[in-house]
Amino acid sequence: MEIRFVDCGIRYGETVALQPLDLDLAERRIGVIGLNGSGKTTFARAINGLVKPSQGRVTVNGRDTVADGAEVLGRVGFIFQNPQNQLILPIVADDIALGLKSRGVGKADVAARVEAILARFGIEHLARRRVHALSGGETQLVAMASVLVTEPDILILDEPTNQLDLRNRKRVVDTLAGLDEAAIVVSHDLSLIESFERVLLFHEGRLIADGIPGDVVKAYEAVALS
Ligand SMILES: Nc1ncnc2c1ncn2[C@@H]1O[C@H](COP(=O)(O)OP(=O)(O)OP(=O)(O)O)[C@@H](O)[C@H]1O
Repeated sequence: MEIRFVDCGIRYGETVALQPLDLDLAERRIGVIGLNGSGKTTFARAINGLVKPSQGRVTVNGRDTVADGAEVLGRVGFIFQNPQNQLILPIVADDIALGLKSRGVGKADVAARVEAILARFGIEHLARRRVHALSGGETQLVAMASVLVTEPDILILDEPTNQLDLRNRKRVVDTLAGLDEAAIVVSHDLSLIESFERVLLFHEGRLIADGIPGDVVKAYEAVALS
């Protein structure tokens, strides 16, 4: 996988959320850290084209997130900070099946793949449950399952352990560790990213540190606690 930011800057009206940035990403596990409002989610959303550059461009495996937007969206799975917003159908199994059906996967194959992903997450018991009656942690796991079932090349997770108890946090950590897909993880959970190959630190819309977890976490502590 190759993600490239070329002079990419992002503004929301008057607010500069991301200062113009040149960056190449190719590692399998990348963490994104920084204070609230530092631009992490904006950066992550720019990778799958949910947020368009105000200047410059972003490409994923050579595809432009604006010109080839549909293709990029299909290859980059995004799990939102508030995952209940991405669950659309009332029943868990139907929701997980939706992405496969919309890609034209046959009925028997859909059923088998939904069953397999539920088993992989240890949430078979949730299959017939109503999405809006799930706990926060269960919702997180169902949202991850519903994205992973479509087998994206790259997965972006925005604060995936935010609402989880220790057991479900471990499930997410183990799932992440076992993923073949490349993953970019936005998180305030610093122990989650400590084993990653590369960590990016944003501060006031600017990338101010980029390197191995130990060094970047130190830089984060320096700006956060000063
Ligand atoms: N849709 C929007 N419209 C206007 N301003 C926005 C919008 N989304 C984000 N912002 C602003 O852009 C800046 C960066 O926000 P962003 O959500 O990227 O930060 P973040 O680092 O992910 O924060 P958090 O850790 O709190 O989730 C903030 O000042 C925020 O208020």
